[in-house]
Amino acid sequence: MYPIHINLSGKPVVVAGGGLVAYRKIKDLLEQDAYVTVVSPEAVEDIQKWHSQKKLEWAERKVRVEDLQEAFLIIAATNSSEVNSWIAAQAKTHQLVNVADQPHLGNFIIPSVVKRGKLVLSVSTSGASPSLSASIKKELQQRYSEDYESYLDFLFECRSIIKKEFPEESRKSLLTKLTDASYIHEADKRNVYKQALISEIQRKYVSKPITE
Ligand SMILES: C[C@@]1(CC(=O)O)c2cc3[nH]c(cc4nc(cc5[nH]c(cc(n2)[C@H]1CCC(=O)O)[C@@](C)(CC(=O)O)[C@@H]5CCC(=O)O)C(CC(=O)O)=C4CCC(=O)O)c(CCC(=O)O)c3CC(=O)O
Ligand SMILES: NC(=O)C1=CN([C@@H]2O[C@H](COP(=O)(O)OP(=O)(O)OC[C@H]3O[C@@H](n4cnc5c(N)ncnc54)[C@H](O)[C@@H]3O)[C@@H](O)[C@H]2O)C=CC1
Repeated sequence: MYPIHINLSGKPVVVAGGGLVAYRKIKDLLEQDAYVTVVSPEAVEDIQKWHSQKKLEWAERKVRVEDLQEAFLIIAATNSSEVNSWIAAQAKTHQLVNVADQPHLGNFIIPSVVKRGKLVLSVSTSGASPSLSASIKKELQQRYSEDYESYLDFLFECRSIIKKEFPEESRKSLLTKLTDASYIHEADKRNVYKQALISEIQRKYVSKPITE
């Protein structure tokens, strides 16, 4: 399995099935701003609510081949293993397909995820034990506090400045220093650093000869 983090914003995603497994996957898909269509004769309350709030489309019937054609990504999460394997067989080779009960029929599986803003930690056991993935996720939730969200924003901001303003040879050491543990929990230290960075850049421009 080759792990990638994929941008699903605005992408058409089709979920066959409207039970709890579908619900769990849809919740994360909506957070990613995917354009979700659920095809299922029945759907749990939250899916119905999202439908009435126009957060997703719901075709209230059994899945058909034409539902799958335009999908960028397909999730087969019905409670029929025949229907799920039929969906996998209909999908074109360039489509991403996840099969909830027979992962080997699809071409990707969904990991357990911890998010702290821009920090995304995903865990997979390659399908061997989803329960272990969930329990490792709990360990990671404890290990990586909420502080990481603002810390990552700080890193992003500093890195953008450093990439733009500093020569390549000094970049790596500047960027590595920022991963020092003290910056994670000390917002004051981050502000001091940012100010120093800005001053350094201002100095650079001020000392430039006017003719340049
Ligand atoms: C292969 C994979 C395919 C995929 O879904 O992509 C898959 C397959 C299957 N799961 C099954 C069961 C359970 N799945 C969970 C939970 C999660 N399952 C998720 C992913 C994956 N599940 C992919 C591999 C992930 C990896 O590599 O580790 C998580 C991480 C993400 C998510 O679903 O969003 C989410 C954790 C949520 C969290 O982060 O907390 C629980 C626990 C619970 O519900 O609390 C149980 C019951 C306990 C158990 O069986 O272990 C069954 C048997 C069904 C049956 O018996 O009928 C199959 C089919 C089979 O056996 O292959
Ligand atoms: N990958 C995972 O994380 C897990 C997967 N599973 C598997 O996922 C599947 C779904 O589980 P649940 O959501 O709990 O089942 P569920 O019984 O709650 O929901 C199944 C849904 O499929 C719909 N459905 C049935 N036939 C259909 C068809 N022809 N076309 C479209 N929709 C159809 C039903 O209307 C229902 O909404 C099961 O096969 C289960 O073994 C179970 C646990 C975890």
